[in-house]
Amino acid sequence: MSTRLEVGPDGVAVITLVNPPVNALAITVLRGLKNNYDEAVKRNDVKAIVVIGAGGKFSGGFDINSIQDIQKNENISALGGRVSVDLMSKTIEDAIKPSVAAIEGLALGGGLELAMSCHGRVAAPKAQLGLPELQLGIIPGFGGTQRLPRLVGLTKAIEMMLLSKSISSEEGKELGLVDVLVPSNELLSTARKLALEIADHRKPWLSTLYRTDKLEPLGEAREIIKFARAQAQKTAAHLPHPHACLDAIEEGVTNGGYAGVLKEEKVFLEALFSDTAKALVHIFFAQRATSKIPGVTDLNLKPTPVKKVAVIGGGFMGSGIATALVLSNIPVVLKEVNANFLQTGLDRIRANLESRSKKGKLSKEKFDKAMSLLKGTLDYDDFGKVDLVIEAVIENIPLKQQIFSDLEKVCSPHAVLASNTSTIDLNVIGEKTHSQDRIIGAHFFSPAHVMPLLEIVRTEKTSPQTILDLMTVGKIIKKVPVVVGNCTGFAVNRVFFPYSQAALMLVDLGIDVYRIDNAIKAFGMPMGPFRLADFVGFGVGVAVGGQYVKAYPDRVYISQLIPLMFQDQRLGESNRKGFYLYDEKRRPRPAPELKEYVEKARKSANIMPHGKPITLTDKDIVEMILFPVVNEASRVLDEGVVVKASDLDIASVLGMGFPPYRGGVVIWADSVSVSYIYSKLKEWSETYGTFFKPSSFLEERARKGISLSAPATNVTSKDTKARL
Ligand SMILES: C[C@H](O)CC(=O)SCCNC(=O)CCNC(=O)[C@H](O)C(C)(C)COP(=O)(O)OP(=O)(O)OC[C@H]1O[C@@H](n2cnc3c(N)ncnc32)[C@H](O)[C@@H]1OP(=O)(O)O
Repeated sequence: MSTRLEVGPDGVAVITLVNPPVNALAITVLRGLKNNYDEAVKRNDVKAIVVIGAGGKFSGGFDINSIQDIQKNENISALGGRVSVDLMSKTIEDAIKPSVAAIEGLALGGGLELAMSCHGRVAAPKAQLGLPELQLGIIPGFGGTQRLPRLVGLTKAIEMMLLSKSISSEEGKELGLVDVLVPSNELLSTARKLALEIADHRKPWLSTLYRTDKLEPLGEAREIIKFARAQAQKTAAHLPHPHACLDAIEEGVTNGGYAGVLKEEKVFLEALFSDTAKALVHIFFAQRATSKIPGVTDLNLKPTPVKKVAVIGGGFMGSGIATALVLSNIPVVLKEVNANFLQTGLDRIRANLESRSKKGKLSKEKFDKAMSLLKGTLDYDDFGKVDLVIEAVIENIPLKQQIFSDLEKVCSPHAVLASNTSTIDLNVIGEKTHSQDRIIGAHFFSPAHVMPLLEIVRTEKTSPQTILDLMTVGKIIKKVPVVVGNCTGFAVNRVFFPYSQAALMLVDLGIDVYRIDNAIKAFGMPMGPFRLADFVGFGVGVAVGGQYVKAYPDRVYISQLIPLMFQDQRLGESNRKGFYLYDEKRRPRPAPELKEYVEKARKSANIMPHGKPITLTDKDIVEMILFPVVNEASRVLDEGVVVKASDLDIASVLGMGFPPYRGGVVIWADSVSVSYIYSKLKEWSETYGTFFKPSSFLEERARKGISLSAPATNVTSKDTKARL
C-alpha cells in the first residue's frame, strides 16, 4: 500500500497510487506521494509529473478507515500532517514542475482533490468524478471546496458537493474539470504529452487555486451561496456540515482561494469529530459489511447467473419488484391468475417506469428496453427457464403452499424459490415441498422499485448457494441485501413494531397524537408513528398486529384506537381518512373528528393514572417510543436474527428511515447509553406494565457495561439462540 515512481526517457515522472481496491489515500500513500514529489522535483532528469492510479482506478479518496481511526483515537496524526496546505498546495500545485492527473475509473473525494491540485487532467471515458464527503458527515478537506468551484463554477460545484453527486468524465470535459478525454489505452501517453507541453509552456500552466475565470461575480456568488443555504436548511435541517461546507466556499469566494483552503482545513477538522460524521462513517462500513456473511460468502461459492426471473402476483409489491428487475435489465415473466389482474399488473409496471421517465430519471430508450424485457403470463409454461421466482401474492398460507409445490414441479432444480411474505413462516410455506434448501424470503419494502432495503430471510434449511444467489440479484437490482433469520416480522418490522405500539399507549395515557408525530419527526424520523400508520393503511396494520399478538403476547399493547377508526371505514391515506385527512395531492392535515375516537379509546383502555393525562416532555416522548424499539432490537441481536449488530443499523436506516446521521438504531442506543435505556424501561415497566419490560440481554449488557453493538461472544446470554 503506497506509491511507485518511474521516470521515463521523455523526462516524465509517473507516480502510481497503489492501494487496492480503490487506491484510497491512506497515510502511507500520502507519505509516498510526498516523497515521490520531492524526489521528482529534485531530479534533473524529470521535467514534468503524471499521477495515475493502479488497476484502472485513480482514487476513491482519503482512506475512510483512517477517518474512523482518527475519530476513535481522537488523534489527527493519521492524517499525516497538513495535507491540504503542505501536500496539495505547496508540494503539488506550487511545484516548479507541472503535474497532470491521468484519471480512469474513479476520482472521488481526496482523489479528485489530488487531481484538481494538478495542472491538467486527462480522463478515460465513463470515469466517476465527485466530492461525496458530505455523505460521510464531513466536508472536502484537501482543497476541494476551493478548487471545484474554480473549475466548474459555483452552482455546479455546490450541487456536486451538497448532494454528494458525482459526474462522468464526459460531463467533466464539458464543464472544464477534465482537459482531455481519451480512450483508456491512450490515457498515460496523452497525460505524459500534456505534462511536457505544460512544462515547455506550449500549453497554459494553470494553478486552479488562483483561477477566477469560472467563478461568478461576487454579488452573484453570494446569492448562489445564500440560496444553497436555504436549500440545505430545507432538506437537511438537522445537519450542520452542509452549512460548514458553504462557509468554507464563501470564505474562498470572498477572500481568495488560499484563505478558503485555511478555512476549509479548520472546518474539516471540526466536522471530522462530529457525532454526525462518526455515525455516517459507521453507516458507510456497515452497509459494506452486509455483504459478508459467514458460512455463505466465505465458502468460495460462485453465484449462479440469473438470466430470467418470474414474479408471481402483479399487485403493488409484485409490480414494484418486477419494475426493479427490468430496470436492471433482467427479463421478467409476470404471472397472474386472470387476464384482468395481469393487465392491471403490467399497467402498474408501465406506470412505475413512466413516472421515472417524467422525472427525467429514465430515457426513452431505457424505458423501451425495460418494457421489452417484460412478459405477462397466466400459466407456468416459461417457468422451466427461469433462475429465480419471487412469489408476491396475498398472505394466505394454503395459497402460498400450493404455489411452492407447483414451483417445485415446473422450475429447473437450480432455480431459487423466493417468497415476498412479510409475516408467514417460510418453513410453513415450504412444508409441502422437498425443496426447502432453495426456499428463501425476499422481503422487499414498499414501493419495491424505490426502497433500497432487501431483507433476505433464511431458514435453517436454506442453502448457502441460495442465499448467495439472492444476494447477488439484490445487488444487481441496486438493493442493499441484509440476511436475516426467520421469525415474525423478521428484523425490521419486528424491531419497529413497538414504535407504533408505544405511540398508541402514549395516546391512551393522555398525550396528543400530533404532538407525538411532531416530536418523533423532530428526532429525525421521516414520519411519526401515526402518519406512518396512515401511510401503511389500517387494514394492513390490523392484520399484522394480529400476527404480533400471537408471536409476542408478553409485549404487545392492545389499543382500541385503530380498530375503532377502522370500523368507521377510516383506512388511512388510501381513502384519505386516517389520523390525518388528505387532500387530492395527499397532503395531510389534522382531523378534527379524531378527538372522539381518542376519547373512546382512552375510556376503554383506562390506563391514565388517577384518570388524569400524564405529562411528558418531547424528550420523554421520543424515549418512550424508541427505547422499546431498542429493547426489541436487543432481542433480535440476542436471538441471532441478524448476523451482526451493524446489519440492524443498516436495516433500520434503509427500511424504516431511522436517521442515518444517528448511525442506526443500535449505535444510537449505545450513544444514549445502554444502562440509561435499561433503567428507563425498568422504571416504565413498573409503572405502565410489561410492554416496557427490558429484555434479559439488555439487562445483562447494562449490568456488565457492554455496548449493544459489541459482538455477541462478549456476553453469554441465557436467552434463546439463533432461529436460523
Ligand atoms: C479529505 C477528503 O476530502 C476526505 C475524503 O476523501 S473522504 C472519502 C471520499 N470518498 C468517498 O466517499 C468514496 C467512498 N467510496 C465509494 O463511494 C465506493 O466505495 C466506490 C464508488 C469507490 C466503489 O464502490 P463499489 O465498486 O460498489 O465498491 P465498494 O464495495 O463500495 O468498495 C470496495 C471496497 O473499497 C473500500 N473503499 C471504498 N472507498 C474507500 C475509501 N475512500 N477509503 C477506504 N476504503 C474504501 C470499501 O470499504 C470496500 O471495502 P471492502 O471490500 O473491504 O468492503
